[in-house]
Amino acid sequence: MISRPTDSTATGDDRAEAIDKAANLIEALPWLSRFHGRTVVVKYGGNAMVSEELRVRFAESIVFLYYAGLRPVVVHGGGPQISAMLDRSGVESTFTAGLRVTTDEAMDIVRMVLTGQVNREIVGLVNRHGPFAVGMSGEDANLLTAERKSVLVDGEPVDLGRVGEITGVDPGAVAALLADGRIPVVSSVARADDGGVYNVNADTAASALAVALGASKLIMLTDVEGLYADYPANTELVSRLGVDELKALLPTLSAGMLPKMEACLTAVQGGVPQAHIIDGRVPHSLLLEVFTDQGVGTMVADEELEAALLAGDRPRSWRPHDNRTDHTDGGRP
Ligand SMILES: Nc1ncnc2c1ncn2[C@@H]1O[C@H](COP(=O)(O)OP(=O)(O)O)[C@@H](O)[C@H]1O
Ligand SMILES: CC(=O)N[C@@H](CCC(=O)OP(=O)(O)O)C(=O)O
Repeated sequence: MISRPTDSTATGDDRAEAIDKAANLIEALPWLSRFHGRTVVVKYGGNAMVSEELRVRFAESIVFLYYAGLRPVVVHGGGPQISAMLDRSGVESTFTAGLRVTTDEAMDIVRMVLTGQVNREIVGLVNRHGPFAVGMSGEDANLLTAERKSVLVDGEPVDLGRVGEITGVDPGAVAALLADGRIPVVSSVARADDGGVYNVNADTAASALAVALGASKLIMLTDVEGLYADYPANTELVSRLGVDELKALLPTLSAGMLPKMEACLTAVQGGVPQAHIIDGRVPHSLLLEVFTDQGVGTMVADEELEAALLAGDRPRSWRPHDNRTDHTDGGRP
């Protein structure tokens, strides 16, 4: 028998605090019900992984989502980590239109850092809690296929080297891992038809995967609270915007936020009811977004899809206890 220590010196304040805690917990109830069994794609940006503390808290949040009955899929970047390794290796890199111009030499380092280091570290941190995370590269099992991306700057085509435009997503391997009760962790490297690999912006990769999986949410963690209306002059947070409002805003956005908001638009137009930008510097902001009434950050939503999600419409095959629970019964902690 396990007994809890009792505190005979508990005051009225302690009691009020306990009631507050219980109220906070119960606030999660409708959200637990709505998102149980749902797939949520979480994009973990390199700027939100700059300290050990943040990485550990992120892994805890992902495992919390898992135990709460959601099906989290992590797609990660690692821009600052790539830049640091390129610097250390004496390889120059520049950005055009928010994308890293990637030579063949830089591509080797991008792949090594994303799939060999960042991916391994996230998998390791999640798996401190149990045998959940399985790391993969977007190259694996044809998850992401890409071709050379072409961009126009001032009307002129600019070559970005091995930067990829996603041409296909085969979510089969990720879906199989989810069905097996795992947490897929995906790096944003794509396979090319010519046998090579491409560097894909991680926001774009996360959004493409969210669409292909039919996810209920795409949540992107970054190093600002969300979208600011008139950045950098003004940092007033936009808490919610619809597809038409976002389309009107896109031409005014600059580096960093542009691929993120484009990714939100692609996701929502592709059938994902809600796409969010949240502050990854705040420990457990992911949980505040999913389980509180107010949420945090910026949400882009399609009203019709969102209404169906919030009304609790379930995919036909949905059951409260899906096969992950069966596996858990079979011996998982
Ligand atoms: N309108 C905007 N609102 C908020 N941040 C913006 C905006 N425009 C540009 N940014 C910049 O975008 C950055 C986030 O993008 P990025 O650095 O690519 O992050 P990540 O590594 O998380 O993908 C912010 O730190 C901010 O400097
Ligand atoms: C083409 C391109 O720019 N790829 C990105 C991939 C990593 C990424 O997107 O990382 P964050 O999410 O941390 O920004 C890069 O090389 O930095």
